[in-house]
Amino acid sequence: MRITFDRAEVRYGDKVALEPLSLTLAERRIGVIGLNGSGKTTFARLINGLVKPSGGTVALDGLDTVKDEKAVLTRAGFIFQNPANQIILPIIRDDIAFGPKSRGLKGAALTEAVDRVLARFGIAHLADRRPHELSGGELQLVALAAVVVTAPDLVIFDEPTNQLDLKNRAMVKAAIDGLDQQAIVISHDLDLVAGFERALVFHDGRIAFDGSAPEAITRYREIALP
Ligand SMILES: Nc1ncnc2c1ncn2[C@@H]1O[C@H](COP(=O)(O)OP(=O)(O)OP(=O)(O)O)[C@@H](O)[C@H]1O
Repeated sequence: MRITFDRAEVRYGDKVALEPLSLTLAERRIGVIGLNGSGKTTFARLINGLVKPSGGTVALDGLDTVKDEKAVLTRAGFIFQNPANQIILPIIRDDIAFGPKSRGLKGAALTEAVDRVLARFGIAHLADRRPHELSGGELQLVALAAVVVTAPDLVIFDEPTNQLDLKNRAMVKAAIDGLDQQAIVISHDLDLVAGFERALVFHDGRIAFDGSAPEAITRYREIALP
């Protein structure tokens, strides 16, 4: 999918969260790194329309995030920083079924779709559990399964390995690496994005570097530890 920012900017009152930005993203794996408060989440939320530009436009394959809000939401899934917040129903299986069900899938086709995605992420054994009975990594996989089951073209992750131990990080990294969908990943976990095709470094609401992941990581280190 082609994501186009055309002089898109975000202001909250006097505060500029994102300076006017024009760029096109079409790579399969895109990393977004930068200091706290540099504008990464604002940038990511603009892509699926969770945040609307104060000026300019953002479009996904020509679909405008303001005018074509609903279509954009079906094309781009978002995994929040705390995935527990997006697991709404008490039982994991029901939560994963929620998205496809609300789009009209039912009966055997619904059960099959849920079983397929549970197996796909190796979490079939968690189907009848409750969110508070899962580890951070398992919660990430459940949130990812609940998004992937609706067949988006793009998945946006906001710090998916935040607060995870090494084992859970590896589990989440493998899931992201194996995704068929295009992925945009905000992360402070530099190992996660090191192999990506493209990486953006945010600093003070603008892009300080846009290019290869190794170079982006070097630039980020220069900014963080001058
Ligand atoms: N709803 C809002 N109202 C006012 N200011 C906001 C709002 N959302 C974000 N900001 C401000 O915009 C700036 C960019 O925030 P953003 O969350 O995009 O940064 P970030 O790089 O994702 O940070 P972190 O790594 O801490 O998650 C920050 O100064 C933040 O305080």
